[in-house]
Amino acid sequence: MVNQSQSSTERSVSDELFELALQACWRWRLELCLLAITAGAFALLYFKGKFGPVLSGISVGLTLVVIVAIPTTRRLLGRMLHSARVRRNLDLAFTFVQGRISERKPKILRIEKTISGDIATLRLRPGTSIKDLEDTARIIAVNLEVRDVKVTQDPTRANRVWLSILRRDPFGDQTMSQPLLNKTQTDFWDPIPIGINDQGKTVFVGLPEHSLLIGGEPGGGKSVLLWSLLTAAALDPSIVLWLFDGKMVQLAPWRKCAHSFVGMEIDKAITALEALRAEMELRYQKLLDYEVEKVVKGDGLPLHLVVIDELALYVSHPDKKAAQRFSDLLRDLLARGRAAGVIVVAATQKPSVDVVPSSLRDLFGFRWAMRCTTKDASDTILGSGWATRGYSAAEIDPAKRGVGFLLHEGGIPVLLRTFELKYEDVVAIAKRAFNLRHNNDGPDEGSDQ
Ligand SMILES: Nc1ncnc2c1ncn2[C@@H]1O[C@H](COP(=O)(O)OP(=O)(O)OP(=O)(O)O)[C@@H](O)[C@H]1O
Repeated sequence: MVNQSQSSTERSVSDELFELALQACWRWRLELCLLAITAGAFALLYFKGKFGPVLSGISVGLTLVVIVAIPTTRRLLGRMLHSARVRRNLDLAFTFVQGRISERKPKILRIEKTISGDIATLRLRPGTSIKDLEDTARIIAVNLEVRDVKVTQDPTRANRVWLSILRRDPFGDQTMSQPLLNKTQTDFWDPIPIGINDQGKTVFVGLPEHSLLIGGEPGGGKSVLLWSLLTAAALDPSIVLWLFDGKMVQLAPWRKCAHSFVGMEIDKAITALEALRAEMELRYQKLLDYEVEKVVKGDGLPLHLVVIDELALYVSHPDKKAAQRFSDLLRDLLARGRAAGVIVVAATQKPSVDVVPSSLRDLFGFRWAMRCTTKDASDTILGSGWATRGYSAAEIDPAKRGVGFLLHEGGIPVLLRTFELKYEDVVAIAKRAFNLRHNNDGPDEGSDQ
C-alpha cells in the first residue's frame, strides 16, 4: 500500500514537472523556434555542407548580422520578440491575480505597440466578464510594473476587450501644432483634427449635429481647444458664428468674423440667444417647406456655431432671473437645435452641478474633461461613474496642458492632448478668416440663403 501511494505521488510530481516544462516551452516558443532554426542551419552546413565547425559558425553568424542590419527584418524581428515578451508577462500577470481571471485566463489574441506602451486584444473565457478584468486592472498593472492598464470593451463582441498597457507618458514634453494652422479655407462639415490620443493617433471631431461641453480647471487648455474649433469654423465662410466671451479676451480675435459677439452683459447674451432661437424657428419652417428632416451638407442652409466661454458667468449670474432665462434658452437650443444646424460649444472652469446640472450635460453629444481638481468635477462633465472606472480627469498631470478625456455619447472616454495654437497664430488666422469672409460671396451672415 505504502509503495503504491509513494509511486502515485512520484507520478503526480513528475507529471506536474512535465506540465510546467511544457508550459515554459510554450511561453518561450518563439525564442526556442529561432534557436532551433539557428542550430538547424548550423547542423545543415556542418553535416551536409561539410564546412567544418568554424566556417559553419561564421556563416550562420554572418546571416544573423545581415538579418539584424536590414531595417525591415530587424524591425520585424524586434516586433515579434517584443510581442512574445509582452504575451509572456501578461500571462504571468493574469496568473497572479485572485479570482476568475487567474482561473480562466483571457486568451491573448494580438499585441500592438503604441507610443505609450502596448494594446493587447483579449478574448475572455466563458464564465468571466470585462468587470472581472476591470476589478483586477490595478493588480495587473503592479504585476506588469507599468504606469497603468485600461480595459476597453469591443462594442461588437462581449467576449473581446482591449487592454491598454501604459508604460510611459504618451504626450511627453513635445507639443504639436494645429494642422489647420496654415490653411486658407476649411469645410466645417469635415471632421476637425483636434489632437493626438494616447496611442499617437490624430483624433478628429465632427461637430455638425453635435454639441460639445468642455470643463476643467483654469489653465487646463480650454481656450486653446476653442481656438482650434474656431479656426475650422471661421475659415469656412458659410458658418455663422455667435460668440459669448464672458472673459472678454479669449474669443476677442474672432470678433470681426462673428455675426454676434457678446461680452459679460447678461441682457445682451439673452437678446443674442433669443435672436438665434428665432433663427432656429425660421429654419424649422424652412425644413418643413423643403420636406426634409434636417440640415445636410450642400443644402445651402448655413450652420450656426455658438461658442460660450465662460458658461458659469451666464448660468450663475447674480441676477437669478436673467441667469434662469439664459439657461432656458440654451437648453432649448441644445435640445432642438441639432436638426436645424445649431451647434453649441460651451466651456467652463467650474465643472460643478450648479453650473452643469446633469440634465444640461446630457444634451451635449461630446463632453471633454480637461484636468479637474476632483473626481466629482470630472464626472460632472463626463457623466457619473466614469472616474471609478478609471477615467478621471483629476489624475491628469497638471503640467500637461491641453490633456483631457473626450467622450462621445455611447462611447468610452479617450485620453488626448489638443494641438497647440498660440495667441499670435490665432490673431493671424482670424485676420485670414475675416478677409475670406468679406471677399467671399458666401451666404449672408445670420440669415438663411
Ligand atoms: N495642447 C497644448 N499644448 C501645449 N500647451 C498648451 C496646450 N493647451 C494649452 N496650452 C497652454 O496652457 C496654457 C493655458 O491654456 P488655456 O488658456 O487654453 O487654458 P484655459 O483652460 O482656457 O484657462 P482659463 O480657464 O483660465 O481660461 C496656455 O499657456 C497655453 O498655451
